[in-house]
Formats: sequence, C-alpha cells, structure tokens
Amino acid sequence: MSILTATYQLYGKPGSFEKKAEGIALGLTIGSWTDLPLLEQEQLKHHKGQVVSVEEFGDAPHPLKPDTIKAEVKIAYPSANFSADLPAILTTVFGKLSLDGEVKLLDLDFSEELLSHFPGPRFGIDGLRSKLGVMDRPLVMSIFKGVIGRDLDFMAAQLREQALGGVDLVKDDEILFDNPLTPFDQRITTGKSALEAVFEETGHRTLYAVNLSGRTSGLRDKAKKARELGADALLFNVHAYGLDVLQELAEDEEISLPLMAHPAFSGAFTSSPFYGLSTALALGKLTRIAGADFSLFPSPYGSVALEKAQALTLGHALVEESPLKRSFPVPSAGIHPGLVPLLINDFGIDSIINAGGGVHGHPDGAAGGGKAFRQAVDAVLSGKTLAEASEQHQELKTALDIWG
Ligand SMILES: CSCCC(=O)C(=O)COP(=O)(O)O
Ligand SMILES: [Mg+2]
Repeated sequence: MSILTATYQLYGKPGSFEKKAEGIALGLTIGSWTDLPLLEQEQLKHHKGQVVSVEEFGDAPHPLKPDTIKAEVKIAYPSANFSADLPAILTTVFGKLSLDGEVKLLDLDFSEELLSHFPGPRFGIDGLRSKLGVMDRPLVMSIFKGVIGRDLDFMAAQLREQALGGVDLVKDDEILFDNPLTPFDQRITTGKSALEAVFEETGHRTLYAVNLSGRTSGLRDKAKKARELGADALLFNVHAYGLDVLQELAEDEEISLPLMAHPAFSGAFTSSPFYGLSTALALGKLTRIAGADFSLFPSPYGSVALEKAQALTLGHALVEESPLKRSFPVPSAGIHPGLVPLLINDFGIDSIINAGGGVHGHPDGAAGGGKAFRQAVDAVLSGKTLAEASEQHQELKTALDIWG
C-alpha cells in the first residue's frame, strides 16, 4: 500500500511531542482507534496514520513562550484513506489540523505510485527551452507595468519595447484582469502581432504569458480560446483559485499551453513562522506536482524578500530529481541587473530572471532595461564582473549607476 508522509513543525513542552504526534496520526485517520473493540482495531489498522519520527530542537525555543521548544514530526498516511487528488490529500494531512494551534505543514513526501496520479509540468524547463531555442543561459522575463487604465495601443507599444530589449518572455502583471480597454482575446492577438513584428525585424523570439482570470467555471473555455487565438503561455494566480484548478488546466489536452504560476495570495498561508504551509511546499513541490511550468516566488534579495534558505529550498523543489518534468524557478520582485550574479549563483542557469520595475525604470526605456539584463547575464556566463562588462555596455552601466 502506498503512503504519504507529512512533516509538521510543532511547538510544545520538551517530551510532549510523541503524544501530540500520536494524537494527530489517530485524529486525522481513524479517530479513537484505541477505544474500539479488538476486531474493529484489527480491521482498521491499515487506515491508521503512523508516527514515523519525532525530532525535538532543544536549542529552538518559541520566541514568545520560552518554556516551549520546536519539534518536527513525521506522520505517514495510508493512501487508502484518500482519493488521489490534492483537495483530498490536503484535507487529510492538514484539514482540521491547520486550525488547531501552532502547527505548520513543512513538507509532503509522495510515494512514486501516488505521484503517478499527478501531471507535473506539461512542457517543463526543457520543453520551454526548445520552444524558445535558448538552451544555455537563464531566461530573462519582463512584466507589463502600468497597463491598468491603458489601451491596446499602449500595451502593444510596451510589449514591442520589451521584446526589442531581448527578453525571452513578457508576462501580464497578475493584477491585470479582463477589462474593456485590454480584453483578454485582444491582448493575445495584439500581443502576437507586436511580437511577430519584432521577430521579423530582429530574429529574436519573445513569448507572451496572458493572465488567465475570471470565474473558475469559465477558465477552461477561456484557456481553450486562448490557445485557438495563438497564445504562447498562460499566467495563473493559482493560489487564489486552488492547486486543483491549476491541475485541471495542466491536464487538459485541448489547452496544452505552458502555465506560469503566480504566488499572489500565497503569503496569507505561508508567511507565518508558526502556521500554514512552508513556501517550499506551496510554491515549490505542490505547484510543480499540479502542473506549473514556471513558479514565481519572492527572491531572497528583492523588494518582497523571502528568507534565503526558504527561497533556495523552494527553487530546489522545482528542479530536483523526480519522475515529473522540472518547473522553471522564477525568483522575483525588485530585481535589477545588479542582482543577476547573485540570482545565477543561487538558482543556476535553469532559472528565469524576472523584472518589472528593473526593466521599465531604465532611463533608456524598457528596451534599454531588457538589454541591460541580457548584458548582465552574458557577463556572468563569460566570467566577467558586471563592472567589467559595463565598460563595453552602456545600458548595463546606466542600470548599475542607478541601482548598484
Ligand atoms: C512577489 S513575486 C511576484 C513579483 C511580481 O508580481 C511583480 O510584479 C514584480 O515586479 P517588480 O517591479 O518588483 O519586478
Ligand atoms: Mg506583479
């Protein structure tokens, strides 16, 4: 029988965790197993959660309750207890438990059999690289900014500038929804012709990820329409909808488009050190399992920073060895060209450098901003410092002068 092992972080008095763990293992599976008649105990034992390990950290007291310490507890759940879908899994391992005091779900370890029920990314890092024909460097992505209240002409001009800067991808900002000035369908068709024009002029290919938004019941048809209209990729605010909605989109053969998961809303259930899910689990492992080809998350050094160890664990969860394809890590927020050496050092070349303000805020416009990022990437890959490269590249020099 296959199992799913959950790792939890708890706080409590030293020596109290075995009992607490046993309570969770029972409470989330067969309830008061020990009070049942022997025959029923025997019949139900295959459904009982098992405490796998309890590790106390005596040197990690609770910051506000110094008589309690941190512990990590692993509990294995028989897969016979749940159907092979994320709503059932999350309800089993962290349903009512998520409401029961300071408990944080750190990780879930899927058996290979259970994992086989999930799609993972349809394209993954290799598929996206093939689409773009870029195999040997981090991709560079920029974000539409200030498009709310503006029309399609503004959008097309901004897209053209970004593409001329040499970025590989441009994505909608996650706060751009359906609206009369830049409707979904026309964003796709207008974007496509703007990017095709740049390709014909320069030979550089840029893909555009349009924000798939609206009521859940309409998403599938909207995504299919996007494909018919020639969309390159879909941005999706997965955590506002739920991971299972992402999975539905990823599995649909008639959609079959790269899916870019935005982290909007996830801070509501990942940011607390005591409650919710770890960011690595929510934005890393589960987002990959559910089928995201890209996962955006706060980088450790930008304007909305994630603690470095968490960001690295998250990035690793997207690319670690697995039967599933790899998702692109996209560390984001407040990124400028001066951060490119750190980004490549920490996330490797199989990652995406993503910037909004760092592209549009460049004094030479978005085209200059895009070029500065591409110059920074080339400098790092050829073993030059950014300062050295900036002697040859004016756009990079300007960016470094402003942002450092
Ligand atoms: C918090 S990760 C998502 C980043 C994002 O959505 C964004 O728009 C970043 O823009 P910036 O101008 O900070 O590059
Ligand atoms: Mg944004």
